Amino acid sequence: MSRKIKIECQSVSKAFHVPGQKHLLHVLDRVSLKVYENEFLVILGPGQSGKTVLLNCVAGLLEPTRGAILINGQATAGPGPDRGMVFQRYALFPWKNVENNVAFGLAVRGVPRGERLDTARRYIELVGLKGFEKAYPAQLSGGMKQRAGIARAYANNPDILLMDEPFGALDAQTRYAMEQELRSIWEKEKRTVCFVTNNIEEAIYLGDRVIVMSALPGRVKSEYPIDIPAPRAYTETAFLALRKHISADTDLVL
Ligand SMILES: Nc1ncnc2c1ncn2[C@@H]1O[C@H](COP(=O)(O)OP(=O)(O)OP(=O)(O)O)[C@@H](O)[C@H]1O
Repeated sequence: MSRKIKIECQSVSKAFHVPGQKHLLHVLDRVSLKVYENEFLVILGPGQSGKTVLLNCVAGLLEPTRGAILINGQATAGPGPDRGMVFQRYALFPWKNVENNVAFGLAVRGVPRGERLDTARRYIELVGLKGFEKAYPAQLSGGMKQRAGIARAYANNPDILLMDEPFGALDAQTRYAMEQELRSIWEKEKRTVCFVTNNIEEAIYLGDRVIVMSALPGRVKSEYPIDIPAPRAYTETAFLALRKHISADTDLVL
């Protein structure tokens, strides 16, 4: 059975004018990739390889200079409720409690209060924040804020989740716990995920497939299907072998 393509980047290039500079800054160079329905795709690359720019193009927040992005076979025209985002910085409203943050997108779309709070509470439970519905972001740890961010993205019921280094600001221990948590949330409620990181272990732990980007201008350098069965352990032989192989192939400084 052929798999449905949810996202397709067709030779996407992006260049920016930089104030005070004569030449354009070429950030993405003919990036072509496909993401299949309910696939967990990880985009791995060094700092400033255009990963965020690529994700923002897929989100419809930026327009490619050349090339096209198709969502469900249709050209994108700006952001849409079919795509939810989770950012590295938590982007929660500090004056709203957890359930109102999670329910925010539903409120904007006019979903009645009772219904949106039911949905919010269901996802708050899914991400392990039950009991913290009334807490404010300042009362939460980094990991908890990111759980709330994931619940908020899920609550809008997008087909596609775009995640931009969501665990990059967390300490190593919390980061590992959140990777496990995210993989288990995704196993329970599958979505098409495009997850950006510069961390090789995180990429191998989470991905069904990993796309490796080159340093600026960002190009697709190679791709790896990850067929190590989940749950994966950082220390198992297949994991370590793949890590060694991918690190030899990336511009990441390890
Ligand atoms: N709006 C913009 N105008 C000009 N340059 C930009 C703009 N947005 C991004 N850039 C440049 O594009 C390059 C790639 O940035 P991007 O944030 O996509 O990298 P990244 O791979 O996500 O990096 P990191 O892993 O460090 O977050 C950077 O050099 C950045 O300065």
